[in-house]
Amino acid sequence: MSRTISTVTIVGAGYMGGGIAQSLALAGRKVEIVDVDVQASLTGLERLLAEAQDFEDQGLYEPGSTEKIRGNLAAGRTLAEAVADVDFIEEAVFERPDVKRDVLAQICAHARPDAIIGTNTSTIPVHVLAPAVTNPERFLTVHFSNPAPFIPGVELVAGEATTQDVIDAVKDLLASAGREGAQVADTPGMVLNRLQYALLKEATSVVEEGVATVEDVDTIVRTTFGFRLGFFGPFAIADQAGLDVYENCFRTFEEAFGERLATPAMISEAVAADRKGVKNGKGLTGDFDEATKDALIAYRNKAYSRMGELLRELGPAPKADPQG
Ligand SMILES: NC(=O)C1=CN([C@@H]2O[C@H](COP(=O)(O)OP(=O)(O)OC[C@H]3O[C@@H](n4cnc5c(N)ncnc54)[C@H](O)[C@@H]3O)[C@@H](O)[C@H]2O)C=CC1
Ligand SMILES: O=C(O)[C@@H](O)C(=O)[C@H](O)[C@@H](O)CO
Repeated sequence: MSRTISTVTIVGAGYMGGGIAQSLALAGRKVEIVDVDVQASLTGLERLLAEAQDFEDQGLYEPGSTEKIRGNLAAGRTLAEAVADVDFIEEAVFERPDVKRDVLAQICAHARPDAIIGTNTSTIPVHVLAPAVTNPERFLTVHFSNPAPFIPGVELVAGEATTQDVIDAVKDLLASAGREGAQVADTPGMVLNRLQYALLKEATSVVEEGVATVEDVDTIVRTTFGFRLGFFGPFAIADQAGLDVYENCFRTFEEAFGERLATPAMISEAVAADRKGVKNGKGLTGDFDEATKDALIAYRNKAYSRMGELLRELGPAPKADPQG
């Protein structure tokens, strides 16, 4: 049975909860925000409306967005009142299992038994939080990224009990809000932060070893593979570079860093099977006929060229004082 989410309550009206609330209100849902008390909720509402107006004035939101959000976003009730009769409740409180479990229990005590409950956790597995949720078939991770109004990706994690109609209802909600979601398995850090923190961990090692400065690492990342990551994920990039090339590069890494950076079996097995990527039409992401190859390369070149224009138009980002 398909389900529709029309009404939403966000518990935790901070940086993420506020941005999620703005986004879903802009997408036409009736949204209420709740924080530690009624005054904090009302203060959050004021902040969000002022921020929306600022975004609209800067041309970051379409004209009329603030009024649309004003008409769809509310605050001023207690948690018990605000979750009592809504289709979807998103928890976005502190990244602490104890705090989340307490809030989830409060939500369950007052929400409809069929209300879908999501958590915006960055790293905590669903199975760690699910014991706090009654009817866990309606519970999942709905992980927006910062800043929520502008980052399109949302990571979904289902628990053992989560039912497909719940997942589908949330996917429909995200699609209506212009979000692109992917569902991943229930593990610590899921995919987004497991990869994001692995990169940061390696980047800190590069700096600690004196290989490069913080500023130079950030420059290299944002002007090379980071530039590409806005359009293609790591497997698509490897396919475009050539899996045989990657296999040779991994040999250098394995000699220098050992097992930690040894050639992944996925790469060596692909090359052994004559799957070298876009170059011979067979890669990690699938097979490419000539037409797809040509279209992909044309898309890539256009995307990178337009991205370069955007970056030149924006100019460099304001920087902190590195000596500060
Ligand atoms: N900051 C980020 O870049 C991202 C954070 N997240 C996750 O989103 C969640 C929220 O993070 P932020 O918005 O950055 O934190 P935040 O500190 O800005 O907001 C948390 C809000 O929850 C409220 N809160 C705390 N206990 C509460 C309770 N018992 N009842 C009601 N409200 C309560 C706080 O008053 C605060 O307004 C965390 O799980 C975090 O890991 C996810 C993606 C990005
Ligand atoms: O990168 C993001 O926006 C999110 O994936 C996050 O979860 C947070 O940045 C997290 O790493 C810190 O709260």
